[in-house]
Amino acid sequence: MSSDGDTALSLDGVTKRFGAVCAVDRLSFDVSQGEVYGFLGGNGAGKTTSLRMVLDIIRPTEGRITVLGRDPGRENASEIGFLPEERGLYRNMTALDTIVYFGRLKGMSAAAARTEGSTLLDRFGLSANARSPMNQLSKGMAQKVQLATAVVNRPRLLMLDEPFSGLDPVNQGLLEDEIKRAAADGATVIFSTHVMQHAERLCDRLLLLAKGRKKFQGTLDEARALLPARLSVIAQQSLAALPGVESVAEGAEIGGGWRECKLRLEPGVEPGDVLERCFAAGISLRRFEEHRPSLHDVFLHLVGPAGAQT
Ligand SMILES: Nc1ncnc2c1ncn2[C@@H]1O[C@H](COP(=O)(O)OP(=O)(O)OP(=O)(O)O)[C@@H](O)[C@H]1O
Repeated sequence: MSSDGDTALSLDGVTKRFGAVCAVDRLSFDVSQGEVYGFLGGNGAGKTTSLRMVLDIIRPTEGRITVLGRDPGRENASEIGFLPEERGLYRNMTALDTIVYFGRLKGMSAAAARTEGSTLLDRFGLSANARSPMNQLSKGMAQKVQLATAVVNRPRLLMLDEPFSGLDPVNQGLLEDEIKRAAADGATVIFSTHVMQHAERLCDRLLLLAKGRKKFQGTLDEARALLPARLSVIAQQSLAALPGVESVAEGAEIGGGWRECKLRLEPGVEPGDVLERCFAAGISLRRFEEHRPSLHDVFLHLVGPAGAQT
């Protein structure tokens, strides 16, 4: 696997065992610089374990990790931002001091960290709470402060472990904006989630994990192409004989010889091809609707309901 200048992160045959438990099993993938990359999988799939190995909190049992062109280690800290899954900050420190503290840990000057911290609190709607101790903030507010600690150094690589959990819809939108902002600034963003909609909206590419193993890596369109397309059609003639149509469920006649039907296409066949074939065959259409599989459908297809349990 390559780890050239365009690769922000690569895992090559990485395994992590905890005693008898194999949390990550021969995992290989790479993330290009500037990508928003989704790390998907149900509970216990190995997402947190993988992120922790990238951060050098724990070491792989086998395999090689390259992050920003180097081995995992403390020397990467100034270029990485991390939002851990278990959220915990010093309870008596104020919101602004907390962000400054993390900025300093990442090598920023106190003045630069304070300026950036104030800007972030303002953007997150928390400027009135800058001097509030963390233990007086709501859970969602504290989570936004923790997000600020992850981005204060404008990291080249931002890793967020289940960042959406515990946030209300407004703050989930704010977090999505923050991910897009980091990506627009050229950062690589990797986030784990088991909520497919966030990944659907944000990711350039995604990795699907189940029981520590890679089930899929690719773009959203590539993921969707794994499932046959479905169409909802109102036509006067049968479409069953058209090439590319796998099956047709004929519905009720709705008058004037028009009939509703549901089509399942053969894998890899595009709805546009079938539309062209309808025109070529002189089939009259009143409706031609594509039902694109959701990421959730793809997830269920690849890992089954047990793997998708959240
Ligand atoms: N320190 C540890 N000691 C023993 N087993 C562990 C340890 N950390 C993780 N595991 C096990 O490794 C597997 C993967 O866990 P991990 O936390 O990486 O999953 P996850 O995909 O992040 O799940 P979730 O969505 O529930 O957070 C699980 O079976 C878990 O019990």
